[in-house]
Amino acid sequence: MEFEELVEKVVKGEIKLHQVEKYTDKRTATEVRRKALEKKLGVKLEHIGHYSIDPEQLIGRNIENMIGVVQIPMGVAGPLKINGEYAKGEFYIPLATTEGALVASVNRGCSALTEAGGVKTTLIDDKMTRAPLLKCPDARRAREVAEWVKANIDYIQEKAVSKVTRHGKLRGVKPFIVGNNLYLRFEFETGDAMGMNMVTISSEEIMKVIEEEFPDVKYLALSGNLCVDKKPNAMNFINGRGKTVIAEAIIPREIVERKLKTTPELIAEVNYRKNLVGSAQAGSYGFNAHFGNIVGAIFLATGQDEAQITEGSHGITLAEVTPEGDLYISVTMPSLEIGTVGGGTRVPTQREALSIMGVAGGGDPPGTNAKKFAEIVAGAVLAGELSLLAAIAAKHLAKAHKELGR
Ligand SMILES: CC(C)(COP(=O)([O-])OP(=O)([O-])OC[C@H]1O[C@@H](n2cnc3c(N)ncnc32)[C@H](O)[C@@H]1OP(=O)([O-])[O-])[C@@H](O)C(=O)NCCC(=O)NCCSC(=O)C[C@@](C)(O)CC(=O)[O-]
Ligand SMILES: NC(=O)C1=CN([C@@H]2O[C@H](COP(=O)(O)OP(=O)(O)OC[C@H]3O[C@@H](n4cnc5c(N)ncnc54)[C@H](OP(=O)(O)O)[C@@H]3O)[C@@H](O)[C@H]2O)C=CC1
Repeated sequence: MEFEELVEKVVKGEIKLHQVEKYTDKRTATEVRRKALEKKLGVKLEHIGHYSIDPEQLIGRNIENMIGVVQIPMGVAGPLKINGEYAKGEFYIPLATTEGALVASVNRGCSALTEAGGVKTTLIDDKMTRAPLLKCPDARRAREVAEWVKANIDYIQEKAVSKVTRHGKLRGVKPFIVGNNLYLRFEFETGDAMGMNMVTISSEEIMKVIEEEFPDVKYLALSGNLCVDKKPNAMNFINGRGKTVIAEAIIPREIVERKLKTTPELIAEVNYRKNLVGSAQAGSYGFNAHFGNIVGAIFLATGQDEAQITEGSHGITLAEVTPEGDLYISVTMPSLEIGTVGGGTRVPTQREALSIMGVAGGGDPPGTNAKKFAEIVAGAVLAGELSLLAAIAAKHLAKAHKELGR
C-alpha cells in the first residue's frame, strides 16, 4: 500500500495505529502514524519526527505505536573523582533535564568533591526482587509452603530459574504471610541487567514448581506488590532493592567556604533541620534534598526505567562537622534499580551516554559494570546534595534559579 493511502486509512480508523506494521516496515509505520495524527488533530509534529535512532531496532522491544522521539537536553557534570570498589578515577556524568541550574549545581558539587580528594563509595547489597502472591487454604499451610521454599532455593534455581536465564540467580526469599495470603519476596542476582524482566520470567517458572509441589495452593498474581516496583514504599527503604549504595566524603572547611560560599556548621544544621526533621514531619521516604533530581536526570540520559526514579529518590543524607572543623557528608541510597544491559540501555543515544562513564554493556565479570555505574550515580547524587544544601544554607537557591532557571 502507498504511504498516503496508509495515512488516510489510519485517519479514517480503517487501520488501527498498532496495525500499520502489517502493511509496511517499522520506520515507515512510524512516519505513517505521525502523519495520520498530524492530519487528524491538525497539529505539526516536526521535532517529534526528527531522529537518528532506528525504529527497526526499537519497535517490538522498547516501544509500541512509535511516532518519533522526545528530545531532552543533555548536559554533563564533572569530572568527579570516585574512589570506589568498582568505579575508580574521574568521571563525567550525563544529565538529561530541562531544569535550569541542576547541571550547574551537580557540577559545583563535583568540583568541590574532586578538589577535596574524591568520593568514597561502598556497595552494601545488590539484588532484584519479585514477590508473587499465592492463595493458601490457611495461614498454617502458607507457613509450610514458605518453609519449603526457604529450604529448596538451590532446587528451585535448577528446576526453574536456570531454564530461562543465564545471568539470573535466585539467592534467597523473604516470605510474608497475611491471613491465607503468601507473598514470596524472591531475591535474585541479575548481573549487569536491572533485572525486572529476568526476575518476572523466572518467578513465573518458580510458580509452576510450587503449584506442582502444593496442589492445594493457588498462584494468583505474579506481583503481589511486596516486590516493590515503581511505588513509594517502606519495604525497599528498609530491605533494599536493586543496588544499596553509600557515597561519602570529607570536604575541608576552606573548600566549603570558597567553592560553596557557606560553612560546614550551616550545611550540617540545614541538613538536620530540613532533611531529617522536616522529612520526618512530612512522612517522607526521602530524607534528602533532591536525590530524585540527579537520579531522574541520569535515568533519562542512560535508558533506565523512569518509573523506578520513585524508589531511587528514597534515602538519607547526613552532614556533620568533623572534630577538625571540616564537613563530613554522605548519601545512603537503599534502592537504586539500574542496569547497563537490557531495557532502554540498548537505545543508541542512551548507550552513548553510558559510554561517557565507561559502563555501556556487560561487565567482565558480569555484574561489575552495573556495580560501577551504581557507584557513579551515588557519587553524582552526593555532589547534588552537597551543592543544593550549600545553596540553601547560603540563601542562594532562589537567586540561582532566577539566573539559570527562567
Ligand atoms: C547555581 C550555583 C551552582 C551557582 O553557584 P556559585 O557558587 O555562585 O557559582 P560560581 O560561579 O562561584 O562557581 C562555583 C562552581 O559552580 C559550578 N558552576 C557555576 N555555574 C555554572 C554553570 N553555569 N554551568 C556549569 N557549572 C557551573 C562550577 O563547578 C563552579 O566551579 P569551577 O568548576 O568553575 O571551579 C549554585 O547557586 C547552586 O548550586 N544552586 C542550587 C541549585 C540547585 O541545586 N538546584 C536544584 C534544583 S532545586 C529542586 O528542584 C529541588 C528542591 C529545592 O525543591 C528540593 C527541596 O525541597 O530542597
Ligand atoms: N516484566 C516486568 O514485570 C517488568 C519489566 N520492566 C522492564 O524490564 C526491562 C529490564 O529487564 P531486564 O531483565 O533488566 O532486561 P532484559 O529483559 O533485556 O534482560 C537482560 C538480557 O540481557 C542478557 N545479558 C547479556 N549479558 C548480560 C549481563 N552481563 N548481565 C545480565 N544480563 C545479560 C540476559 O541474558 P540471560 O537472561 O540469559 O542472562 C537477558 O537476555 C526494562 O525494559 C524495564 O522497563 C520493568 C518493570 C517490570
